[in-house]
Amino acid sequence: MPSTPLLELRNVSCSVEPGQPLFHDVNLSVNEGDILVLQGRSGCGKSTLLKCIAHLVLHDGETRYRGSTPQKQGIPSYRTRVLYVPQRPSLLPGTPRDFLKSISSLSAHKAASKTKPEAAAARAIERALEISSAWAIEGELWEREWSNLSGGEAQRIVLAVAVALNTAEVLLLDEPTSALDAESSSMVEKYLVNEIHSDSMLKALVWITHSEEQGRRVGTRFIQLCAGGCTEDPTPPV
Ligand SMILES: Nc1ncnc2c1ncn2[C@@H]1O[C@H](COP(=O)(O)OP(=O)(O)OP(=O)(O)O)[C@@H](O)[C@H]1O
Repeated sequence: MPSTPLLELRNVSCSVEPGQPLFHDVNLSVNEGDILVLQGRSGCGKSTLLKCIAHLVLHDGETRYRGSTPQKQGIPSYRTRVLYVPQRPSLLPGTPRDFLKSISSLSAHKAASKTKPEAAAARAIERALEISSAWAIEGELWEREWSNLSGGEAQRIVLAVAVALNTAEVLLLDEPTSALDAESSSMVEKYLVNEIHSDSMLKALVWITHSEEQGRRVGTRFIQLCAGGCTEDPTPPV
């Protein structure tokens, strides 16, 4: 008997304006070990699709995570398991360290974890510093106001937060290296690909990129989104 997919989308449709569907009837399964590269023309709805999967925008259709609906699991808990990582942080107050501390305590609480929120926060901060230092982010940047970080620094820190929380089985990555130079991009790509095969929580990635080269480097499956839904290419687009 085939095993239950990690994540399954059934007839997911979304309209940003009433009566004007951006895309409709997206059907997709994500399995452990998958790195799904999501591509399509600018404005076709890739970010919106990731937000539908994370239950951040209203949509039609059904999402199943390990066979059950996010509603059954509880949406806040589901969002810690299937985590949307934005391309850049919206205007956040304070420093990345403050942010990680509050979000990790909250995640421990929402995930109904047995770990005490303070212990979860301390572990997440330690891990985030380790990850970000592998991406050439110095520790002192965690103490700097978000508004005083460069686009590339903020992008790597947001990504390090998502990985360090270690609650997600699926990360929904919205152009995660769009603000990075080739060398920094390569460090992030290698780390994320390795993470899927490590003993961490992370089991799969859905990765939006406009770079076909990057898609070929990281992807194991290749999805094209268009108004009519999505199609899977058997090989990376050339
Ligand atoms: N809240 C909103 N209200 C109105 N229109 C929206 C809203 N959010 C997104 N859109 C529109 O929906 C369309 C799809 O946006 P989305 O960001 O999902 O596209 P995308 O494929 O990720 O684009 P890109 O590749 O340029 O990042 C765009 O035309 C965008 O302007």
